[in-house]
Amino acid sequence: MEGLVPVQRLPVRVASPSLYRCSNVSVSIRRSLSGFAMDKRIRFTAPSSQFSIRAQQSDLKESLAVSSSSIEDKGNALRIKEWEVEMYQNELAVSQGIRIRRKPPSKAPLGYSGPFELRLHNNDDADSPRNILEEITWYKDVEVSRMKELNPLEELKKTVENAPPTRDFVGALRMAQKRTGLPGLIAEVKKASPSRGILKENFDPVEIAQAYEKGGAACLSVLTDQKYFQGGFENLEAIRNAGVKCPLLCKEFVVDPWQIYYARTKGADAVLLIAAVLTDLEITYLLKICKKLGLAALVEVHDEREMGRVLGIEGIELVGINNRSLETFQVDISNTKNLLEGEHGRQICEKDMIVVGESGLFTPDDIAYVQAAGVRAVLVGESIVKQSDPEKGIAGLFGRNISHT
Ligand SMILES: O=P(O)(O)OC[C@@H](O)[C@@H](O)c1c[nH]c2ccccc12
Repeated sequence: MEGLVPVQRLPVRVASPSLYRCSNVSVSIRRSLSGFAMDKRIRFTAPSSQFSIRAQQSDLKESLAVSSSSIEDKGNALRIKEWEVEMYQNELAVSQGIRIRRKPPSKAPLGYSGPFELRLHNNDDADSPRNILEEITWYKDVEVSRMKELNPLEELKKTVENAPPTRDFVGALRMAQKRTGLPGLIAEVKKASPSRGILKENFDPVEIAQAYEKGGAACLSVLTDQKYFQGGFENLEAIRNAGVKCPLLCKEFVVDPWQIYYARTKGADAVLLIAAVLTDLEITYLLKICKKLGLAALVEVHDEREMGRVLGIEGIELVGINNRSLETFQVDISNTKNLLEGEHGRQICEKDMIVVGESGLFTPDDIAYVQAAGVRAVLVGESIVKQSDPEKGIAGLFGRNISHT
């Protein structure tokens, strides 16, 4: 099997034989090697295994001995292609009304001439994120690249094969609604957020999760983002290992399929997909992966356009309407009502989708308001996590005890 090598991430150790892992049978060289400059591409023959290539020092040297100028030409041609693909993907996202850019815009490779030439002069605001969601998204891209190196996809796939089955997230919401006559509660284990700062100082995720379960939550949402929400995958894992029975939503900013596998290995039963960040095609693809792994997907929208897009995608069971803009932090619970009025609301009923009202819900009146608008579940963090007794916080939120006992 042959591999042509993209140039970013994998470190090359020259001193000893190294094992390279990658999905397309490709390996990259980052540092200079035996006098060859950075960014040289190598082509070499790999053994039969599909995802790992054992490359000896001698293989590398041999490969690099191949005429370097032709390699360089090919390398640049490939870089130009890769860059163009990125630009096309950006265009596609923009055509779907997606404002979030997935990465800081990169400059065209040297010597580029092609359809995006004119665009390049238009790039002044280039390298700082325009809002918090964009900032988080850019950071995720870097973070995920790093995490992938520590936990290669192939290993995750093996772990997933032996993982216990997932729990029925959607079923739990439906049941809770039947049982209480109120929207099923997804209670969020949330220490902090960029908009509200620290919500709970002495934060014990397992204790909070157990209190939520006792209080009658149907499902739990666990923030796993560390940098902006002070969450972590270790919280998800700890809650699952502590014997909590509620299905768990991994609350993460998903930009890469790898994250879905990772979430599954850490005990998630569902993941969040944010329509403001992902194109229709990406959502479709990620949904397929979720299905394959037995995970539910909560697809989150914030405006009419995103709702329209999501309604056009097959196989979505759970739609979240976020009352908070992740771009401006503004919260307005009438957003839920507005998005459920008219044609969109009709289609949602027709498809028997479950709508989750998300964010900014504090009182029984708020719950009644979004329920009247048509939601069958709610996602609540701040108002219950802040209480000294989150179990009682749930009763306060709904205006009555909704626990099983
Ligand atoms: O704490 P609140 O206002 O009850 O909100 C909970 C939840 O809706 C919010 O945390 C949330 C909704 N969608 C998100 C996406 C990413 C991070 C966080 C969120």
